[in-house]
Amino acid sequence: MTMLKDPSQKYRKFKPLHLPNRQWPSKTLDKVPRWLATDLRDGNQSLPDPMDGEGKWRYFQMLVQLGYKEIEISYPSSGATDFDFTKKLVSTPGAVPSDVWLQVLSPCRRELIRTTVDSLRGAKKAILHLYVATSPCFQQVVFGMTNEQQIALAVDCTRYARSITKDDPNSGVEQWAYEFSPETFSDSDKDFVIQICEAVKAAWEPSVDNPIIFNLPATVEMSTPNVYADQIEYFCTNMTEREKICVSLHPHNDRGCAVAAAELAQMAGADRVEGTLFGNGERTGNVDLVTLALNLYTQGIHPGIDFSDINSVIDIVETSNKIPVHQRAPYGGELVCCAFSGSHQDAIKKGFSAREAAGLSKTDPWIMPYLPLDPRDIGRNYEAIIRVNSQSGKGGVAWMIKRTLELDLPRGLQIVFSKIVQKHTDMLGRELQAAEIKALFLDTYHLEKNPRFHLVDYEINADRTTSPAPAAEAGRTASSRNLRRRFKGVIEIDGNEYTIEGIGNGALSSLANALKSLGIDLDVADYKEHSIGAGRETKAATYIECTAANSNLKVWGVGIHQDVVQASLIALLSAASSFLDSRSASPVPFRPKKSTAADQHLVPTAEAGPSRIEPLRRQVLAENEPASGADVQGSQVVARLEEAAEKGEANGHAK
Ligand SMILES: CC(=O)SCCNC(=O)CCNC(=O)[C@H](O)C(C)(C)COP(=O)(O)OP(=O)(O)OC[C@H]1O[C@@H](n2cnc3c(N)ncnc32)[C@H](O)[C@@H]1OP(=O)(O)O
Ligand SMILES: CC(C)C(=O)C(=O)O
Repeated sequence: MTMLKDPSQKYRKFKPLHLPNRQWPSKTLDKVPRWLATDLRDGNQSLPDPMDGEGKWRYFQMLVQLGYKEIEISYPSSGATDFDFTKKLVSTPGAVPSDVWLQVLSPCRRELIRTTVDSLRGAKKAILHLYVATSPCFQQVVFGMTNEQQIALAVDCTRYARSITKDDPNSGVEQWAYEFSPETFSDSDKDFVIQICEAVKAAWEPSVDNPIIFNLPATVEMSTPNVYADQIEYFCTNMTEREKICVSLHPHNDRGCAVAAAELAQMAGADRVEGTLFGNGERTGNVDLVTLALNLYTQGIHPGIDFSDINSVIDIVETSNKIPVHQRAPYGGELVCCAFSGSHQDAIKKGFSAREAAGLSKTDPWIMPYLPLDPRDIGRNYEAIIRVNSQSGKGGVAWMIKRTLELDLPRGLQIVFSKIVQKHTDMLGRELQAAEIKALFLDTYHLEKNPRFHLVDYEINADRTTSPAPAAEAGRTASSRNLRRRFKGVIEIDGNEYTIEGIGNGALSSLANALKSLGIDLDVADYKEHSIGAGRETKAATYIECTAANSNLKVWGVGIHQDVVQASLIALLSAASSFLDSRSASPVPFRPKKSTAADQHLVPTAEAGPSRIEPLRRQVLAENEPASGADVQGSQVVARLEEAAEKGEANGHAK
């Protein structure tokens, strides 16, 4: 089987209406239409397994809660399921709010119209909807009828419908409305449509207070949306007694343009739209009411429908239709509020930071790269916005850490940690979940447990013994020299305790100095801190970037503690631990360097190892030195994840 080389014989170009004076292109969409949800009729009739009564009941209640006031509930003459459901709905007290219209569909067949009307006995507000296809194709292929015969059928059925509904005081329904659909409208001759609708209107005799609904379907979408809009404008401007008519749209999505068609056709004068949630319906579906409503909302117009808990709506829609809502479905799809790619994440993160910095609230203007709708307005949280895979960059990773740990990583650390994350995503070939990234961070920077270093005890005092300041400090006062600090403490490394001492300008540099005595020679190159939380629960987060002496090796350390000094010491030990681990997948046991002139404060309190750390460190550095001084942390977590990947440990993710 092949596609035709020249399809022009088989498929004829759609002939658009000639409407040179069209007005709709200069109109804007600024009012909410009357919505009709036909999920329980057009949507339901297209399902492989149509809903049972219970399913319809649940779906109907959802539509009511969302705010729909006109709901097409059934095709009662189709059989017991729809007939019984309709009867149950109208006879159950309180099941239908008094401002909700129940719509039912019937073909132009007297006996079926009778059954349809009977099913509604007990309803407060009911719309009887009749249809007959008016296109040449249907006239010839399906009915074998002329225009005149079709008009006669439509008029006869409308008169009959009228006699058993609004003209019958015993119909059992408080208020009747009537809808007529020239099915296949968009493929019909426009003047014939006007003719048949005028005849139906005359037969029904609508009023301004109770207008007749002319529903103009694109039963099969056949052309571009502007052509449909022209057809609607033509109908609106050529029908008499426009004030007694509600013009309704019923677009299908065969060409994927149903939403556009519905929007342009409203600009062309339509008052009402029939569709379904997430566009379920015959073939490619009906127009999607969620998209239409939220398109209005993102233009600052409340659609009158409440999608503030869209996940619950999706749950019911999916359960009822047994068809999943596509992950890319506008607004509602699982992936639409979510960015994986680095530059998108970066822009979104900056957008949120700017919002936060400006102190903007939920109701302030939404100016956000890549996100047309604030996910919180439809009940989505911000956690799901950014997800991390191999296409992600530092912005996304930093966002995750901010969301999960409340840590504002400095730019340098973002760059380093995102490379670690990247290694994992590349290696695993999949997205990393927020919890995994959080665990990776905690582990990489030894935040839950530093496996190698433990500060057993320490004190930091002003150092009174320091000799006079060197030449560079000659200008300083005596009191500033007294700011020098002496660190004295006991540190446990790989299970062995060492007493160390060091002097520096502050707590951090005195500990760094003390560590030198163990052969751990780190210069603090960058330091950042911020608070986490507020009040009594406030903690300090400290980030330190260290350079290993005489090498390009750079390591980051992170410390979190209620006490800001302790946070910085922990951060330095976090860096020191990573420095020792270097790139080796399995940690090399620590052996302290024997005391030298520079190590005058080293006082081992436990058995010292047989070899010195310095040669070992040199060896590790020589083997692992990154050309550009790149970070080498996270290797052990990589090893563990590799193991997990081999075992095939999979991860699901929440919506
Ligand atoms: C565009 C739409 O979505 S229209 C709604 C479509 N929905 C449904 O069809 C769901 C419910 N339908 C049904 O249960 C059945 O089709 C019924 C009960 C309506 C009719 O069943 P049957 O009598 O067995 O007829 P069947 O379905 O085989 O064929 C349809 C018949 O109705 C005719 N028909 C089709 N549309 C209409 C109409 N709008 N008005 C009058 N007759 C029509 C067809 O020409 C055909 O007539 P024929 O038997 O003389 O050839
Ligand atoms: C009955 C009509 C309105 C219909 O469902 C259609 O044309 O798609």
